[in-house]
Amino acid sequence: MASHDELRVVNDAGKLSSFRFTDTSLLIGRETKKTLEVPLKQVIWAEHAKDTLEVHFLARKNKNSSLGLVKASGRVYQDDDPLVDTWIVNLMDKAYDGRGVKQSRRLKVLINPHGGQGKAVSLFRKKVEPILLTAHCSLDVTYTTHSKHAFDIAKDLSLSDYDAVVVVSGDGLVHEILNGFAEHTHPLKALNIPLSPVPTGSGNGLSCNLLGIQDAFDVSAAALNAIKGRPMKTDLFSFTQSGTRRFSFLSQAIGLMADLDIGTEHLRWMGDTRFIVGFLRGVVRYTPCPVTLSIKPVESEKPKLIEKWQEARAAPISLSTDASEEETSGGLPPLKFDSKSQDNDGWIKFDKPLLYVYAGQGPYVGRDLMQFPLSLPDDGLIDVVAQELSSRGDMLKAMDGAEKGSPFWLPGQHYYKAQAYRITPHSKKGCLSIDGEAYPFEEYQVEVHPKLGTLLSMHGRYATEFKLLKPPRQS
Ligand SMILES: Nc1ncnc2c1ncn2[C@@H]1O[C@H](COP(=O)(O)OP(=O)(O)OP(=O)(O)O)[C@@H](O)[C@H]1O
Repeated sequence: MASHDELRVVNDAGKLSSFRFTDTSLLIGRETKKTLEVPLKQVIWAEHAKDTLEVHFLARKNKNSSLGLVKASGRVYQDDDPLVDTWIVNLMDKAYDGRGVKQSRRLKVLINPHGGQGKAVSLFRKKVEPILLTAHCSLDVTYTTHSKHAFDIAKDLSLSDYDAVVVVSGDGLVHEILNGFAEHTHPLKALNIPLSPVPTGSGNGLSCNLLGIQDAFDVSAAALNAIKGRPMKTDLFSFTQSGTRRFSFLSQAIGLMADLDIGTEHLRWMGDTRFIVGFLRGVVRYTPCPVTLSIKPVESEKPKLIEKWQEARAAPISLSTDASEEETSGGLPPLKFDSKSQDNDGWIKFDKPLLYVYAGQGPYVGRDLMQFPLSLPDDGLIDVVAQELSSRGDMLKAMDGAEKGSPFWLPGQHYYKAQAYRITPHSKKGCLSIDGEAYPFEEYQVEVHPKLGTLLSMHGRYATEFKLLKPPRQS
């Protein structure tokens, strides 16, 4: 007789297997093969129909492959049949409640058929939808038909109908949804609904940050995040331009780093390779970025920044709890530093010629560039990178190891943690990219709102570590 936490099952080929689980893994013992160990966080459903047990999970064929949906099943050994239903309840409790996650989430799904290389619809239908349905999630799917469609849907979303919004697109659609939420009649409640991206755009910075670099473009890993991710609070940024306030969640770029994004829209067919092509073109042109940068910094010395980041990363991960009715009942936080405010205390001006200014949060802005290696999702600060107009050689050197954050150590790269900053252009022509979307090349100001947004995360923090904690040796 098997123990209470073990079921014996006979598969179609007549081979006997055993199913059991620990606090962290499902273990499938097979007659002639090695025991299969699946992390419980990857178990998405189990059921018992007639005398058959089915367990569904995501697994990798080998350690470098992407996740795939797997069903392990078989006829339950007669003696064990009375145990099956309790066994399933216990497994599902551990796989879901054990993570503080409820089963069968109600998901609003927004799909941009035109993002990136135009594969969102087929990837959703072939890979994402089967996983979400296997996990018994209820899906309310909308294919966006035009720009600002997602904004309109988010603005009027019936909040109590959904546990999360799944965004099958690049960063651009996330930007629209957050701005729609900000204009919702209950903005704080709306911004408390977690977003879960599925990477099918050309810029998928948010997916890189949440899923980690190995899984950044794995839509199955993204589906798992929608099912099993936990709400993680994230800072959002007010972006104010010509008296209009919008919200940014990822980045604001001006100068070379904006040109390489906005200026390469026609190369969309290349996927994210277009950003590398744009970067090289920018280095060849080497056009100065004609702006004044003013910042309200809290820290700018690299060793101190690293020390604080290490302390924060070493702290236990705090799980976000459900926000109370009171916490989400008000309106948006007021602006502290609008451009007319007289608060000049602690502001500094960056006074060297600039090649670009890149500010934002989340280590990755794309899979090839860890631009903000010291970013934390909810430190209430924005990471501001000011790149001096140093030399083409330096910029080319920055490409080597850019995906690991090596540009952080470039001599001409200044890194600030700030509460706010302002950009004043001195020419009429140029590109400004907010979360990858084009905005007018005009004066703007950005300030941080701690923990205003909500994302789903399997890790409770950004997934990838910054490991280059010392400057590389000069050759
Ligand atoms: N059906 C549609 N037709 C055209 N544009 C759309 C449609 N749906 C959404 N958009 C626009 O697509 C842009 C966002 O695209 P998305 O987030 O999927 O990709 P991205 O990686 O940001 O950029 P890219 O579009 O370069 O792939 C937004 O500007 C949004 O308004």
